[in-house]
Amino acid sequence: MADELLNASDLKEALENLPEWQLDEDKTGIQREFTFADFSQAFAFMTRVAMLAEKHDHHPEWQNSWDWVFIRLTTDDLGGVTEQDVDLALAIDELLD
Ligand SMILES: C[C@H](O)[C@H](O)[C@H]1CNC2=NC(N)=NC(=O)C2=N1
Repeated sequence: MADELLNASDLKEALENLPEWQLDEDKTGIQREFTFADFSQAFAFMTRVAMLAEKHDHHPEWQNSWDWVFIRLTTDDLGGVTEQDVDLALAIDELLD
């Protein structure tokens, strides 16, 4: 469980390691879009992300439309971005390596 919200400089530093992710409009989450070859590839990815979320005990807000997946990560308990969001985003990016 993350104990604190990241400050602006922590956020900036974290996002340097997450070049495909953006801070959302109100700076309470980080988000990224993914496009796959087809629905089954997108859903396979979502299944793997779901397993990661359970392992991290930290869960995404997400949308899927056919080959497209949108993921937003925020720490609901604190209403903003914490290290847990960053850690999960890094783990999600590793799925694509
Ligand atoms: C008790 C349990 O650890 C919490 O409810 C976890 C579960 N998954 C979570 N996921 C997200 N995104 N934010 C949270 O605050 C959160 N809290």
